[in-house]
This record gives sequence, structure tokens and C-alpha cells, in this order.
Amino acid sequence: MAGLKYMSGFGNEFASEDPRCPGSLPEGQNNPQVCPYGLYAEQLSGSAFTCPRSTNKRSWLYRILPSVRHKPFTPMSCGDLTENWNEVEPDPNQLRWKPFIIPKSSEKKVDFISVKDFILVHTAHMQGMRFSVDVFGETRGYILEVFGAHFELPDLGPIGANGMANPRDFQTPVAWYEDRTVATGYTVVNKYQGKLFSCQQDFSPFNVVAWHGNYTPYKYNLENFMVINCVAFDHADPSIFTVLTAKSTRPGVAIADFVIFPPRWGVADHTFRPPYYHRNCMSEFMGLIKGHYEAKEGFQPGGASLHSIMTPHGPDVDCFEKNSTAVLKPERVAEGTMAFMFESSFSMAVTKWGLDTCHRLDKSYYKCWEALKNHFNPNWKPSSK
Ligand SMILES: O=C(O)Cc1cc(O)ccc1O
Ligand SMILES: [Fe+2]
Repeated sequence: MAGLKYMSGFGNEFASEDPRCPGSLPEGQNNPQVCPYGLYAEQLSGSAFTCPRSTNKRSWLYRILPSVRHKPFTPMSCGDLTENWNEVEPDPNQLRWKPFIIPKSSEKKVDFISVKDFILVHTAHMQGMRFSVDVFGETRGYILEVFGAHFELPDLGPIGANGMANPRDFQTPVAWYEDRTVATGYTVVNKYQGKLFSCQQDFSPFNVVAWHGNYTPYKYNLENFMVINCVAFDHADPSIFTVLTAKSTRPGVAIADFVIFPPRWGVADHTFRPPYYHRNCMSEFMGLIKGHYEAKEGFQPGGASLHSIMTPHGPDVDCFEKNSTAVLKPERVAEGTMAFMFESSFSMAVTKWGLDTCHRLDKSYYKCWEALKNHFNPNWKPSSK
């Protein structure tokens, strides 16, 4: 929304009133007998009531009409969205998708709801905050829906008190309401147990005049990430680039980590600088928002890759050969690019649409490693330093 103001901080207890209604936030209590301005009080719980304070999330919303005033939900077409994770056989191969096609403006309009299900990591069912999506011009996006935990900033350990994604760069919108009814009504879509349902109501759901709490939407500009990188030798694990983590109950093991590969300096000495070859007990789903990913040609903006649990992967042959002989001097890595990874301790099932119907699977992906040569020399001798 143009001109919308934001408050800065991550996970804060915020309080906000639409400036058109001063005093709309009840003072000293959440649930007065009658709310200021004749508003309705509604609590939105993002955690069990009894979660410890450190993980308890809830907000109190003061609405023109409460969310409950809607016509009954009825099932709607789910399109290619699925909740059946057994519809295709598991595939442990390296998978890569070409950029997903943006429909021509002459074709049927695609709205957010008909967007395909890409990755869904789920441990329990939980519904969340209502939102609308508006885009300007041709747009692609990636969505990660995490159930059972909320994203947190990762601990910084020896890095210290500052760095990586800094809390102040997260922005939460201030209260803003619209008091609108439209003849055609508003459609609210609810994803419930993996299926879509819709209901009609005659008033705007964006009718919160005042609110307080710590369960809020937020936005974060990835360019604000304070990048840490190796300044001596060897390639650091990509956990140094974690923006947010949704923790599981096992310490250090994430339901999902959101990791980025931002522009940075590469200065490591006597090191093969790009990502190493590896097999990981976590699943790695990657996307490229813009630019070029250092370890792979053929990974295009708007495309994606999935390297499943223990699936071997790493730099393509050109990247390996070039970087094995490169003269190492300080250089900018990933300038003008933004790749990311959703890393999860869960196995990821790919939908029928993703494997088949979308026709974007790059069937020749495996070939990028085929020309890797055997450089083994049994007579190799350490060179004198
Ligand atoms: O596979 C990938 O490209 C992501 C990745 C990057 C890196 O620098 C180290 C490990 C890793 O999984
Ligand atoms: Fe990887």
C-alpha cells in the first residue's frame, strides 16, 4: 500500500493505531466491555496459548467487524495444488527447473491462488494471517510455507551481537484500515488441511484499526544482509548466510532455514572458492531471484533446483576446471545476483505438476557433471613450498 509506514524490529511487542482513530487501542486491558470507536476485539494466536514466553506469539486486533462474520466456507478448485505427497514416486535425482513460464497478458489471468505449490514442509496444520497479493508487471516468486514453527533470527554465536540479518531491518506495517463494503463482496481463501476453501463477506477483511502484539507480518530487504565470509582459507558452510531459521525441537536442526547467497568479496587463499562437492543429510531447494549462481551455468533466474537428502551435487565441470586453476586475488562474488536456498531436515516430495505437467524440468541437468575428468595421479608428489 503506497505510503504505508513501518515499525522496525524482529519479534517485538508492537502497538499501533491508525492515526485516523487516536485512542483506538484499549488502554490497560485487551478485552474491554466496549472497545473504543465501537470496534470488535479479536485475538490472533500464532502459538499454543501455553507456549513459553520466548516462543509465544499472539496479537490483539481491534476490527470494524470481526473475521467471524462471513458466509460459510465452500471447497474451491485446488488446481495443481496438492496435499497428496504420494501422488508420484520419490525421485532421488538432482532436479532442476527452467524458469517458470509467465502467461502472456492475452492468456487467462493467473492470480496468486492459481500459483503452483512448490515446496511445503509440514509437521502440523496451522492457519495464519490473511493477506492479499498484488504485483506490478511480470512477476515470479517463491513461497515457503512452514508449519509447526515460526521463523526466528539465527543465533550469532561467536559472531557477536551484530551481523547477518539485523533485527532493525525487519519492517512491520502500522495499523491501517479500510472501512469498505462492495456489492460484489470480498472472497477470502482459506488453505485448510492442504485444500482450498473460499467464503464471501461484504466488508473488507483489512479492517484493523488498532492492534498490539508480536504476531505480525513483516518484510525484509535481502540487500540489508550483513554478509560474513571466510577471509583466510577454505569454503565456509552456507549456514553463514542464514537469514531466518524455523527450528525443530532438536538443537541446531531446522524444519527450514532460509539462506541467501548475496554479493560479497571472495578472498580465501589456496582454496577452491566456489561451493564444494557434497552430500547433505538435509534437503536443499534453491532458487535464483536475479543474476547468476557461481557454481552453475544453466541455473537461471526464476528457475529452481532440488538436491534431496544425500543426493550428490556441487559445481559443474566448467566451474570446477576454471576455479581449480584461477589465480586467486580478491574478487567480487555474485555481484548483482541473489540466489537462495530453503534447507530442510525433511524430505521434500515433488508434486506431479513439478515433475511432469509444468514441463520445466531440465532433463539434461545431470550432464553438467558428466565431463568431470579423473585427475588422479598416483605418482603425485608434494611440491616444495
Ligand atoms: O548446493 C549449493 O549450491 C548450496 C551450497 C552452497 C555452499 O556454498 C555450500 C554448500 C551448499 O550446499
Ligand atoms: Fe548444496
